[in-house]
Formats: sequence, structure tokens, C-alpha cells
Amino acid sequence: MSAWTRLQDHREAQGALRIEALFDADPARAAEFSTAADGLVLDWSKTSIDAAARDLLLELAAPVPARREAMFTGARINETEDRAVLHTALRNLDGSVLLDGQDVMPELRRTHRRMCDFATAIRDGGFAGQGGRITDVINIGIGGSDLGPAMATRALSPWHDGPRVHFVSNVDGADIADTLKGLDPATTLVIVASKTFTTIETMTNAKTALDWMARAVAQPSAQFAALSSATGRTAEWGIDAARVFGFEDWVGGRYSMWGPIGLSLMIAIGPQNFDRFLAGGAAMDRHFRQAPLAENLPVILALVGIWHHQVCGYATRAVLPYDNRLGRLPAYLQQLEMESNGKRVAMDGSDLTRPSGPVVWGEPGTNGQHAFYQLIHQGTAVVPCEFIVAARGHEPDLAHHHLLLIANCLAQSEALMRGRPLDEALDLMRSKGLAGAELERQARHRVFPGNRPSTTLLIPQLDPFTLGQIVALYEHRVFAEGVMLGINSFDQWGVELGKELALKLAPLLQGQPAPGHDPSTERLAQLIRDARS
Ligand SMILES: O=P(O)(O)OC[C@H]1O[C@](O)(CO)[C@@H](O)[C@@H]1O
Repeated sequence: MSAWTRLQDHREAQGALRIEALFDADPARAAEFSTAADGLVLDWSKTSIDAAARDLLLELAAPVPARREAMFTGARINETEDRAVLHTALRNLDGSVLLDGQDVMPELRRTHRRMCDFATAIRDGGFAGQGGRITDVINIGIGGSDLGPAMATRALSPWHDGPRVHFVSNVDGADIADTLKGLDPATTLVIVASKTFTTIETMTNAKTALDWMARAVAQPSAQFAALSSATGRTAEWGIDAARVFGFEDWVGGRYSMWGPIGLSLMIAIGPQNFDRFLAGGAAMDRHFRQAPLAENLPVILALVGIWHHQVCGYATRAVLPYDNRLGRLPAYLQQLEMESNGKRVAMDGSDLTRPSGPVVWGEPGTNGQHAFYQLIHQGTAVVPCEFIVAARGHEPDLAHHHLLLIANCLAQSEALMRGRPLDEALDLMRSKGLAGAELERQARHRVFPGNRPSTTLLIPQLDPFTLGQIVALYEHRVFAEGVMLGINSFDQWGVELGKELALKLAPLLQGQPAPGHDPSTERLAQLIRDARS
């Protein structure tokens, strides 16, 4: 019988098991179901994974080590695009990695040095705009060319001592219009971040920025830089090769913030801090490659994910950072996890026989508590929660805020697990003077079923190094889940169809004949044309 079947049987055999009972049965559970790596601690004891489930889950992880080595050593594991997957090389700049017999590292090191030199020149004024020292940098990109640096720049704001950095991603003109408002083109650097340099949103925004700049300075493209693997196209845009930072097709968009796509972050926090970020990612790589599966943080996080989604059938998972500066982490993880593992066929093209990746969503605590936690505590759907919290904050004179933040985080995981049974709710209502049928009715609304699972990732403090660890942890989690599910986590064919149709729809909206659309789409287009005329 396969480990999957035995896991499913085991879950059924657990019946009405309560997570709290696992703590009663095993006094060492809190420590035993915790996994640490270089200062990070993942507590996964508040889940229904017991020792037997853990052992069965670890059986599922058996194919991970071979695939992991294949990834790190440059094998073409992205089989549907016939590409290697080497984003890890971007943060492990020493050593060599052979791809088709050629060491890719010297070129990576060269590009990294050029990035550092350019970022330093922007920061110290060695590179100036046509109106003087650069005061503002706009990163224009979308998806993996936006979410990573945008998330990290916000996360690392205590280290932000370079020019202001803005991010424009949406093709909605509101995004770029609101950003350009109040900026001086003569002291602004525009970074066009696009691996392909064809993405319609990015190219449209870049053209608008170029026109904006052309109205103010003699040589607009002199204040443009490009992050792309399509160097031919960047040249067509008139961007000097000295300001083009390339990367290879073996760096997937959503895995690319470690290299040139991270330039805006590097300008914000400086090359040294950026290198600390890389070092954090590299530390997680070493841990992932070397730690036994049972003590391997990304593998354990992946197994918890598989237990909750594929075995228990919980449809979504919430990522809840108790850190305001990690406000964009859920959005970043949505792309990382859902673009990577939101698939319906296995690597060999056959239909998946079990669910692929779950819906990932979230918001920082404590704000989420006052918005959607009602559903998490008392709704009919069980949402496994992944809390992230730092032991120390950054504002020494606001330490009491941080204490309250941590208290809220721990309170939530405790409340989710314990809940509040009916007898306690009845006592509560009795103490308020209720009796009879009304007592029962009111008490039932105040019952919390509890037994709702969560994990807590505890970090010492949010800094460049720990952020690097966190991002690499989730990257490897996604990879390990993908391996266990037998899918390719590195392609994204599912985003193509909508892109194609959007191009075909533009003529219809302009009133040109455009056959082949369904009646609903045609009618909506007609209504829009009417409203715009
Ligand atoms: O960097 P590019 O080529 O503009 O692509 C942006 C994004 O578009 C996608 O290809 C699809 O959304 C992502 O994978 C990628 O991060």
C-alpha cells in the first residue's frame, strides 16, 4: 500500500482526535514537533500530525534528495521548458556550477559586481540624473519582476538609506500616474524589470515613463536601466548596455529577486545589506541540502502543507506575518506558491490524481484579526494558519508594541487549537444573568470549535539575513511539495491564455470587427463601448 493511501487511512483512523490530546499524550511534543535552522524555529506541534503521520509523511519525501541535487547541480529539471533551475546560484556566488559543460558562475559574479557598482554610484551620486543626484527610483515590472523587490524593500525599511524606491506594476494607468505625480524626472532613475522584455503591462508602463521623462530631459533613456535576459530588446529601447543587467533563462521570474531583479532593493539598502540577504538565502540552501529530511525545515514545512491540503482536504492556507513590514509577503507567496504548484497535470502529462497546491492568502496580524479571523475561528471551513513572528522588533522605545504584537500572535494559535467548549460558553452567559432557552441560544454563538491547526515560524529579528532565510525557505518548500506531487514547479503555462485573449480583445473594445468571442464577452464589450462614447 502506498504511503499516500496509508496516510489517508491514518487520517481517517484519527477520527475526532483533538490536537490538545496529542500534547497530553506526549509531554515533549512541543519540542519534538519543532524544527530549527540557523536561528529560525518552526513550531508545527499545533497540528494534528502525530508520530505515525510524521513517519508516513517522511516516506513521501523520499524522492526529494535526488531531485534537490539535480536542481542545485544544474540538471534540466524544468522539463516542459527544457531549462535548468539555478536561482540558488545567484546567492551562492562562490564555487562553480556546470551547465552543458560550462561554468555559469563567473558571469553571475561579473553581473553581481556590476550591480554593486551601479547601486553604489546611484547611492553616492557617482551616477546622476540630468537634474542632479538621483532622488527616486521607479522599478517597473510585474509578477516576479515586482513582487520580490517590492516585498523586500518594505520588509527592510530600517535599512533603507538610499534614494526613495517606487514600484509600478499594474497596467491600470492609475498606478503609474499616481507614482509619477510629484516626482522630478530629472532626478529619477527608471528601472525596467522584465525577463522577457515583452510583458505588455511592463512595456506599456515603461513607454509612459519614457514619454514623461522625454518631456523634461534631453536624453530620457540615459536615466533608464533594464533588468532582462532579452538584451536585444533592451538595445531597441536605447538603453545603454552598461545599464543592462542580464540573467539567464534558468532563473524563473518568481525566483529572480536574488539577481538583477533585486537591483531596486540593492539601491535602497546598499550592496552590503543586499549581500546579507543573499547570505541568508545561501544559509537556507545549505540547510536544505545537508539536513536530514526529518530535521529539514523546508521539507517539514512542505509536509505540513501536504498533510493539511492533500490529506486533510483543507482548501486554503493563510500566511499571517505578525510583522507589518512583511505586509507584502502573502502576495509574494501567492505568486511563488500558486504559480509554481497550481497545476493539473503531472510532469509526464498525465492528470494529477490528487489536489495540487492550495489557495494561499493572508494579511499581517493584528489587522487580520479585525477582519477575517472571525471565519478562521468560527467559520465552517478549516484554514490552517501559518504565523510568522520575530522575537525582537526594531523600535527600542516601542518595545511594548512588539510585546503586544507577539502576545496577539501566540493568543491566536492558542485560541485556534483550544477553542471554547459549550460548557464554558454556558458559564459565561450564566454569569451575565441568562437562563433557559435564551442561555443556550446565546452560548452557542460563543462556542469556538477549536482543534484548528497552525504553525508558528519564530525568527530572532527581521533583517536582511533572516529575510533571505525566509524567502529561500518558502522557495524550497514549494519545490519539495512539487516533487512529492510529481509536478513541475517551474513553468507557468496557465498565465498564457488570458494574455493572448487580452491582445485579441483590444480591437473589440475599439469597435473593430473581432470575431470569435462568446456572447457574454461581446455584450460586455458593447456596454463598455457605449459607456465610453
Ligand atoms: O519578467 P517578465 O518577463 O516581464 O514576466 C513577468 C511575470 O510574468 C509571468 O511570466 C506570468 O505572470 C511571471 O512568471 C513573471 O514573473
